[in-house]
Amino acid sequence: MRRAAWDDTDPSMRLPPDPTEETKSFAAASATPAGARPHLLVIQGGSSSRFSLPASGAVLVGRAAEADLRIESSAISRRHARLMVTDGEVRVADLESHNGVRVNGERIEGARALRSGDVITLGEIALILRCEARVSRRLADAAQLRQRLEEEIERAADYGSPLAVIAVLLGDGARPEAGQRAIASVRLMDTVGLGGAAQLAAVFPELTGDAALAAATDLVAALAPVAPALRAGVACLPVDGCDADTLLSIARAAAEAATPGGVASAAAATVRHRLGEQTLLLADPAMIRLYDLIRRLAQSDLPVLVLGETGAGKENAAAAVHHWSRRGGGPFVPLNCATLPEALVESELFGHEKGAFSGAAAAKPGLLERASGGTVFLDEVGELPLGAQAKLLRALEAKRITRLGDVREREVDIRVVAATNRDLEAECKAGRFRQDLLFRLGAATVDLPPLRQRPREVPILARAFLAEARERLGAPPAELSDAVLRLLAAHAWPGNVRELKNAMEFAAATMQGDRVEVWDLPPRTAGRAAEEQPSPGAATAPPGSAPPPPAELRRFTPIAEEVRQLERRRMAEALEATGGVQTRAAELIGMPVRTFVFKLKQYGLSQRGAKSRS
Ligand SMILES: Nc1ncnc2c1ncn2[C@@H]1O[C@H](COP(=O)(O)OP(=O)(O)OP(=O)(O)O)[C@@H](O)[C@H]1O
Repeated sequence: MRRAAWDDTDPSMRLPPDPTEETKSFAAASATPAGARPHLLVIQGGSSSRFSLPASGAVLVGRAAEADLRIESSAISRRHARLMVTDGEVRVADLESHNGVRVNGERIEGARALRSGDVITLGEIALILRCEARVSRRLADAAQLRQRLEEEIERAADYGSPLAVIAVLLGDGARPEAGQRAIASVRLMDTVGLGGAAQLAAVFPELTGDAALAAATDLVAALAPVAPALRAGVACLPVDGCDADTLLSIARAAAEAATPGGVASAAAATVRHRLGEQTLLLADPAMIRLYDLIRRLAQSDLPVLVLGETGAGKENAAAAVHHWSRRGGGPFVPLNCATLPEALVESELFGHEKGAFSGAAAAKPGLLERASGGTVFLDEVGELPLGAQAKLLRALEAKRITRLGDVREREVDIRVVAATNRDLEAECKAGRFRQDLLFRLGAATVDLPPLRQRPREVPILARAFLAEARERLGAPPAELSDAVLRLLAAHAWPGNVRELKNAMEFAAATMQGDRVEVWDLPPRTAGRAAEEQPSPGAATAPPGSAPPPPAELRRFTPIAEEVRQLERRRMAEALEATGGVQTRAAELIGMPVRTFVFKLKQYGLSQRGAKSRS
């Protein structure tokens, strides 16, 4: 569904044609500048040499005499790999070699597009692709941009590095050269492409937070002369989302929330509704539209039926109907039809007189009577017994009720909002629910999507629930680690928002530092990650129970942290071994050079003696 917002097959989603630039090539995505000959740094044993690639054509790599790049090594097949240069793009293909071809450590099958800095390993030989000159590149189309973004997300996940996506709404009066200007103003490793109708999108690897906002601000400044009404929005991995659709749609929503000429972060695209004590957070466009509908429905007195999975927020939707209606100052009376014993349903709904049944020591008004002037919320209405359904229907139609044991009818002025996670049509067919009551209750229907269908809300709700829970505990604010954000994004949330809220309350109570880590989450939510680091305490602790003893927890290091420590150690060793030559050190451990340089700073590794180029 979200994909449609960025669908380049829709002819309306295109920039005006730029006479100086074609958009059909994927050159920007491959980031191999057309005007500069790409070349390879060939590293074998302790020596390295340079091999220039042709402007276009194929290069055979192998041991064979006819190979263009001939390598004498028993680990190399006679015809090992082929590099193809077309239209500024460089690809590598494995020619069914014995030892295979790896790109950045990952064995490839078939052909793979390359970017500057990629390390191609053939046996013990490393080839590093270089395309350094800043020359004109071309705008990626929407599909190419998405593909590049997906690749970058994968790369970022592999190396635990950040990534920012910037959406630019060009606005009225934008000139066609906007795309070219955008490309000229970004780094070589960045990708700029079409994001939809008069929209650009850019993928900025290894930027996040303030640095991403600064990059977006630079981009806006570069574009302002040719797009005076432009606005930009930024979304960062993993803070705002972990997949291409989510990041693109959040960045675009943020751009829509920005002032003309300005840049907004994802937080600006969140809608907040205050419903009495409760604050509702909405970030998914479908949810924002749904609550607009609820606001309009609230103005009438129509019954509303809220559908949705358990914990999806049905009671909130019902409360919003009440809060925004003319009855907002009156009572909001909820009744959970599933938790009432069948014998008590009718007395709860309609009330009773003294002595109406054994135990009715005093007269008591029912819920419908107490809700008069306001709204009654019938939660899990599908569980209502058939007898009570008939009486409820009569009461709703006549707007009158009769207490058990009484003969008088009493007028009630109520609005009914009902909710269910059952398929009531199927319940009617099975004879468990009255069709006429369904018609009555479902005059207007609101269908809440489950949380897994609104992934952009997950990190926003998680942070808000965590902040609330910490405040309630009187504890200092806390943040979510990147690993937690990735885990939350991958979780299916069968218990929906309630499960997320419980998970954050659990973490807020049990966490030890100022950052929630994977092992702070309840096992149900942490899922496989928890299984990988089974903690005797964590494995059995239900949400809300006492935290496992700290000593037990400390015996386990999360896999991500272990990987970080190993990576840091290997990087330091490689630098040591190469006398501080970063390019060579990166190659030794099979890490792209730019990632190596980024991580050098991230890990606070001493750059003393480190040289940037060999
Ligand atoms: N958009 C939201 N913003 C903030 N809190 C939310 C949001 N949606 C749901 N919640 C919170 O999540 C919890 C579960 O929501 P709610 O009780 O409305 O779900 P439900 O669908 O009625 O559940 P059930 O099917 O079990 O009756 C509540 O604490 C609610 O306040």
